[in-house]
Amino acid sequence: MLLSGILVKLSRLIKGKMKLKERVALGTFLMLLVIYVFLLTKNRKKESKFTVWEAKIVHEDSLDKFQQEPKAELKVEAAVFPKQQQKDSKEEFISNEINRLRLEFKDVQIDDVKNPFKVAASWVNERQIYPSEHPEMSAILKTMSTAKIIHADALPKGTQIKLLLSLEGGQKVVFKQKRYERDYVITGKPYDGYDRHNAEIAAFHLDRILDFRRAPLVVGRTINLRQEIMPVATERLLKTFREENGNICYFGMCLYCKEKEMACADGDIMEGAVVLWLPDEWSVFQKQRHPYQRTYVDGRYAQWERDETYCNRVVKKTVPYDRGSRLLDVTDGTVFDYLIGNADRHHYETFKDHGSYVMIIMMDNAKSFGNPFHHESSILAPLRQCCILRNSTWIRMKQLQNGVLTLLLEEVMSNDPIAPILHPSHLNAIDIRLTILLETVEKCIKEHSKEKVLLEKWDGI
Ligand SMILES: Nc1ncnc2c1ncn2[C@@H]1O[C@H](COP(=O)(O)OP(=O)(O)OP(=O)(O)O)[C@@H](O)[C@H]1O
Ligand SMILES: [Mn+2]
Repeated sequence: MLLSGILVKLSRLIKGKMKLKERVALGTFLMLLVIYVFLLTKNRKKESKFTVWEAKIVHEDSLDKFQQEPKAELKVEAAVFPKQQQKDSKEEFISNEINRLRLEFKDVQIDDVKNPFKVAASWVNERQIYPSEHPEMSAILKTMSTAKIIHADALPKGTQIKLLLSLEGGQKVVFKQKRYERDYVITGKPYDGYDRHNAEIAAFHLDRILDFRRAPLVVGRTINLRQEIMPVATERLLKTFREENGNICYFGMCLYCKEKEMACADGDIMEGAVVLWLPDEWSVFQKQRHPYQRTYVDGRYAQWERDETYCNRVVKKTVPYDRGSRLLDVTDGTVFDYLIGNADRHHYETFKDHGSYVMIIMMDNAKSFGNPFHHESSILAPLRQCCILRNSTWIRMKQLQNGVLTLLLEEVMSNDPIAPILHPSHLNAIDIRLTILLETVEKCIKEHSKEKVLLEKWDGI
């Protein structure tokens, strides 16, 4: 209607039949039409700018690889193919991480790496047990898992049964033996049960995936106790050996080591995890009480359990948590321990006399993966109360959400000599726990701002 009216008017204008009044009205109308079309296209442009900005934020939060790409390119691509782009980056991230972390025990020749234990020893420094890129890892773990055992002793440190073995060449390893089947669920208090050998293995791989690099190297190993241990065992260890129903058992030497609670092999074959002993020059530790230590007494609560302001009031004002890397190591440790379900970080160790920048070593992760149906919220307390986290850890957590973490974990553990390492219910638990961790940090950000929560460096309050 409007269009035909305009056409009639235009033809009259051309034929010169239009009055002056009509000419003015038509001119005004056409001018308004031009202004309207101009404004419309301008708004469209604004809208598409917003879409680009939104897409960029999503990427910044999810994949830091993206941040390294030229921003201009990202803007265009993200606006045109936001979904596809995200998918591609996620797939690229996964395949890069698999390349970085994958272990090949079958194909690797031990000789490929000249002296694997020397390589492992050279890796250690005050902030890492191994580097981010570690192609020699397969050869090192394979050697740990297969090298001849030349000496075996009880390791009297700690509360749990474990052996200290020397491998050919003199390298020491701790052997933590199997006590439970993979589907056994530990109930009761969060720190109940014996050590879980498979948990020690899974925790090590999680440490690699998170790129913390603070856990000693661990691999599965089956040992013929009669042939490989008994002939080279010390007197004091051998004294704890018994035979029960055709199975070889031992109870070792430790605080809770009792004859009534022996660890028994399947016949002569004992499955376990071997943990690489740290090099001598890095084996003088400073052992410290964890600021979030439990009382281990029923009905008695620690300060942090009674007071949500404990971190701000006490921890953040106490050396060495008042500034520097230590408190960020504590909250990194919270992320790690919550994922693995470890509520037993009563003490921690650092390298003695290596400055205040030394890391918290994530040693002893065997009291984890006890109950996949329970997510122990008390483990979150340091993160919840201190509300600070390394920005790099946050970025990594975001990269690993939506099943990426468990996909990688399953993949990298699949070649361990005693795979499968974790029952699927534990992988499921990790996915749930990662979501809860992300929510915990998000809550902190909402309350205190991103700048105050996500840090590169903690300068104190
Ligand atoms: N790979 C290693 N390299 C060097 N020292 C180690 C290693 N593993 C264990 N240790 C030493 O042995 C101690 C006891 O080991 P671990 O913590 O694994 O035993 P535990 O019985 O679980 O102890 P706890 O009962 O206190 O938890 C450690 O605190 C550490 O000093
Ligand atoms: Mn322990």
